[in-house]
Amino acid sequence: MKDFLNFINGVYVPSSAGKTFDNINPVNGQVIGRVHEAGRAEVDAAVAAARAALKGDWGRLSVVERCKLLDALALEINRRFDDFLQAEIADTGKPHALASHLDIPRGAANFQIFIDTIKSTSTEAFNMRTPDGKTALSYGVRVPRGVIAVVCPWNLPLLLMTWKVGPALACGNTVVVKPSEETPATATLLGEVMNAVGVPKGVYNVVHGFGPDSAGEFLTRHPDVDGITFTGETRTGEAIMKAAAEGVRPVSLEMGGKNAAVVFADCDLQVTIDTLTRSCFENTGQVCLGTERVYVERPIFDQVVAALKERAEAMKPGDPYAKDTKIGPAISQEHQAKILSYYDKAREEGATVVTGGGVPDMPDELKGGAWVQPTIWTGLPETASVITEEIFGPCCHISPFDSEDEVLAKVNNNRYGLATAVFTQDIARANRLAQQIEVGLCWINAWFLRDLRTPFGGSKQSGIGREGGVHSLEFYTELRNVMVKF
Ligand SMILES: NC(=O)C1=CN([C@@H]2O[C@H](COP(=O)(O)OP(=O)(O)OC[C@H]3O[C@@H](n4cnc5c(N)ncnc54)[C@H](O)[C@@H]3O)[C@@H](O)[C@H]2O)C=CC1
Ligand SMILES: O=Cc1ccc(S(=O)(=O)O)cc1
Repeated sequence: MKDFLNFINGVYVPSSAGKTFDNINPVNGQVIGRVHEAGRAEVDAAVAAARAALKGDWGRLSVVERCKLLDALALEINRRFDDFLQAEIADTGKPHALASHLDIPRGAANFQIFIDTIKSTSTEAFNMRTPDGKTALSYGVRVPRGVIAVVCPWNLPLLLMTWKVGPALACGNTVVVKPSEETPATATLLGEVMNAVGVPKGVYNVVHGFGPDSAGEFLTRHPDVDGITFTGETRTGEAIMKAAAEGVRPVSLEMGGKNAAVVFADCDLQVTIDTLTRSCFENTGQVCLGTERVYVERPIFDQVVAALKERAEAMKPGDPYAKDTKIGPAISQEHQAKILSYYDKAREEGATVVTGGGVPDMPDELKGGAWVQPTIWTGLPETASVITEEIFGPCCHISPFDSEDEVLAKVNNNRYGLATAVFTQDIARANRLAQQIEVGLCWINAWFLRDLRTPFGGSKQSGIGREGGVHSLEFYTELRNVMVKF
């Protein structure tokens, strides 16, 4: 049984109140660890350590020295690749092939990518004449925002945490991370990496626990936190915004989605089906960018439904380490129940279940896992729950459409606005749509293709702010203007 301790001021510490909760392997439902919950005392200590580090060795490092540490962090994550891989797989049950290609390499890259950004970003300068005939020069200086609270979800634990910790440290901040209660492992392990490469104590801290009346709330309401960056559900984001209002702290929020894919009859069908298979089912549909609404131009509707059905049925669930496993479990039995409740709702609302709709038959040793079948529905009106609400599972509804205007109206008719994927060979049409679809990210003939220099974030209830490349600097630094008269 593994103990997941809090990491405060460079040291692993247990819960001072002796409170722990179970870490469960979603593949089989077995308890694999004990997580030490942080109370107010641990959160206070973590924030104080982060504050002290800002004023200590860390605060005195030059950008070049900080970048050397970021580079060392990326190298050390890669050196301990297998440790991170095993930790991530134990927490999430995701297939080895996926975690080894996506989660862990991106965990390292998220430190590397911000080295170039921070070294090469300039600030503006203006020369002017003063009323008394002299000269003044204004220039901008980016200073670290301070102590950043990083509140993370469970779907891509290392990837999404380092996506925030990387730029935060590049900009000279210190962080207190609150990983999801479901996935404590990789954030905890990263503490060892910080110590190994010589990141000063107090720069990176981890507090474990839940949201309300636990580490999440204590951290986000803490008066000595200077900014909060969050990825997770929209409802949680609203609570965090309220917490941030106390003391007027800035927030960066990456939240839910109900992402659409739009498939025109002139698309490259092979590329479209390959991509939809990933966007609907990868990571068991637990990707904020994932597609849960597919709109297909009527002439190829039946063909797309049949092809995606075949792909969904070929997604073999199983042991994450087995070579033929294509899909893992949901993150927890609670999330499995949520997904299955939508499978029931779809049937009640009159859906045609093209495939799936339940729990797959698993071997005895995996029966306790949080398994759900990849599922496709057709035949529902746009008002149906599975078309309007985020499920965060391996499922999609496919509807036919007859015109560009019709599909545009349907895509935009949702409170979320995170991502859309459009499939067509008509680039003029694709660009026209990309400019009218109300989302933060629009892919054309692709999905989850990322250039980490570009802005990432959602519109409407999917988020506030953009992170990635120089856009991260807007949140992780304060831009100060200096004016010199001479
Ligand atoms: N837009 C994006 O980039 C992404 C969005 N998501 C969203 O995240 C959801 C899944 O992740 P979950 O971990 O279930 O989200 P969640 O919102 O339940 O939890 C996220 C984190 O917030 C913490 N938390 C919960 N209540 C809190 C409170 N009142 N104060 C402070 N912290 C609190 C949790 O402990 C966890 O660490 C999905 O439904 C999806 O919508 C997930 C990944 C990416
Ligand atoms: O699941 C949400 C998600 C996935 C990827 C990224 S990014 O590639 O790091 O930008 C962000 C959020």
